[in-house]
Amino acid sequence: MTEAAGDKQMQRRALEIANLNVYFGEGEETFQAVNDVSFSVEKGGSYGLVGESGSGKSTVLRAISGLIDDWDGQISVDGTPLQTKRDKAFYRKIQMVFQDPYASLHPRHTVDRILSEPLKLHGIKDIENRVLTVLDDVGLGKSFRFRYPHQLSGGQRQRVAVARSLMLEPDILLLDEPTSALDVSVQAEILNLLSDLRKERNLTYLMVTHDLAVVAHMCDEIAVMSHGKVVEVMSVEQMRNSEPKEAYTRELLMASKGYDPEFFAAEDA
Ligand SMILES: Nc1ncnc2c1ncn2[C@@H]1O[C@H](COP(=O)(O)OP(=O)(O)OP(=O)(O)O)[C@@H](O)[C@H]1O
Repeated sequence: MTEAAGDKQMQRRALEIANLNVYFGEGEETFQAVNDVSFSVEKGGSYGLVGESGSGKSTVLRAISGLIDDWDGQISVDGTPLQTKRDKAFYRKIQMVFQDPYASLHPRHTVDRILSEPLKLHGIKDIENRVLTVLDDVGLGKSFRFRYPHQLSGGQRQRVAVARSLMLEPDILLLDEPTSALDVSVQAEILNLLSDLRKERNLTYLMVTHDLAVVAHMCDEIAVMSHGKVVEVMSVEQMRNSEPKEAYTRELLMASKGYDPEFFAAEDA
């Protein structure tokens, strides 16, 4: 590839992970949870990290978001390699939505305070207007502004968590099993909200899930993880057509609840 073509490719990548290793513990107790992981996410794309429990999916997201310091390799955002310490500008580009909205929202803070805080930290004015706009954007409306988390349903809490992630108008959302703590009946609502927001705001998603029906619905491409490594990268099209190369991916597909190629195809309808 010529240098110019290489540069162009880099410009299209919102996120590039190369040879990422992540460690927990020290000395003889060190455990390597992520081992030589590489993948990249196109601008405006939606990328899924899938794999069994403990395969290292969440650890990849946490290393990217700065919640884990002990990593090496390269993490580049918009072609710029990250330093170990994230600066304020980083959090205006990338935000994370956690699995459990019960744990991720402060129980004694109102929705207004939860949504205002990132703006205050970044010295952004026009707070009331932005809070009201984002409440509308996530389908809650202004009547929710002064409620506390315990006065909300699980789905409404996750809408608040999504709203908080949007306050700084980031380009990239890291989504860690954003629907798995929710009642099945509201999971689809939150996934549809996330799909709509991606289109409206031209967001890039990196989503962790163990649910292949979710990636079939939400993602363009997936990386399959096992024991801290990426064992296969494939398009969702290939997954739907049941064309995995690796035995592990085949097993994962077969084990996935409700696995049926027609079911995946129907998700798109
Ligand atoms: N803070 C920690 N200290 C030590 N080990 C950890 C820590 N967090 C995660 N691990 C280990 O790292 C490995 C990967 O965990 P991770 O949470 O990334 O897996 P996962 O694929 O996201 O699984 P799940 O779907 O169950 O969340 C696991 O073996 C886990 O026990």
